[in-house]
Amino acid sequence: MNLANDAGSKKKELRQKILSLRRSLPRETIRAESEAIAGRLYNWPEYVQARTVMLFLSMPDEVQTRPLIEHAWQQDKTVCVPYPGEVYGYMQAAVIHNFAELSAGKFGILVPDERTLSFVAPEEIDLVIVPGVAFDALGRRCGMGAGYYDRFLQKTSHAVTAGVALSCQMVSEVVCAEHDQTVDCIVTKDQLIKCGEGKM
Ligand SMILES: Nc1nc2c(c(=O)[nH]1)N(C=O)[C@@H](CNc1ccc(C(=O)N[C@@H](CCC(=O)O)C(=O)O)cc1)CN2
Ligand SMILES: Nc1ncnc2c1ncn2[C@@H]1O[C@H](COP(=O)(O)OP(=O)(O)OP(=O)(O)O)[C@@H](O)[C@H]1O
Repeated sequence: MNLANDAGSKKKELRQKILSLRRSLPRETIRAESEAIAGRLYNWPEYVQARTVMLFLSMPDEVQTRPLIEHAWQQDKTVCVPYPGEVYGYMQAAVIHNFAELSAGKFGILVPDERTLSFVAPEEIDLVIVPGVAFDALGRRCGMGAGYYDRFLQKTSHAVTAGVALSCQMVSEVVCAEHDQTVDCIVTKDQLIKCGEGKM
């Protein structure tokens, strides 16, 4: 078995384990942890200075991003979110202005209305808040398994990348393949972890 496939099967196992933990969390735990994570981000210079921020539209068992998105709009930041393309595993960053322009898309995740789509070039993004299933302290990430962020983050040439994680999503080791993109830091309810030689 080659390295990539081995990492793939380890990731799959980890994904299933953490997804089932995450899905069994009480909504109140997710809300409280998300609020603490947001509080940390609001005071973080990389966030304060960022003009264009990529966020994601959270699923019910992920770090909740709605208050973050509202905060970023209030600070006059340009907010963009994933817009999955026709080809599985590829996405673009689409600007959003309000929640009314969103509707349920693939996987039940909200997406911007295709009639009002406008994209931001990946190179223009200052900060990417990255979802994930599991992270380790070195910034290695296990996602939903389609490679959307691995592919996208190769193109965000100057952005700082910050994973956001509920406590149950921090693990001792995420075994990675060659193509996996690490994040520069991870924000949990308890701390902002700087991960190795990133852009910060
Ligand atoms: N909120 C949010 N948006 C995001 C991501 C994310 O992790 N969170 N993504 C991050 O890459 C991309 C979407 N990635 C996804 C890839 C696969 C599945 C998926 O296969 N879902 C299955 C159940 C998976 C399982 O149980 O293992 C399904 O809904 O049927 C969902 C999202 C872009 N947008
Ligand atoms: N940059 C890339 N180039 C080519 N193939 C890739 C790239 N990134 C990921 N893939 C492929 O996509 C599939 C899913 O990758 P992986 O398990 O790392 O996804 P993930 O990081 O968990 O998912 P996501 O980013 O969607 O949350 C794998 O088969 C992998 O080989």
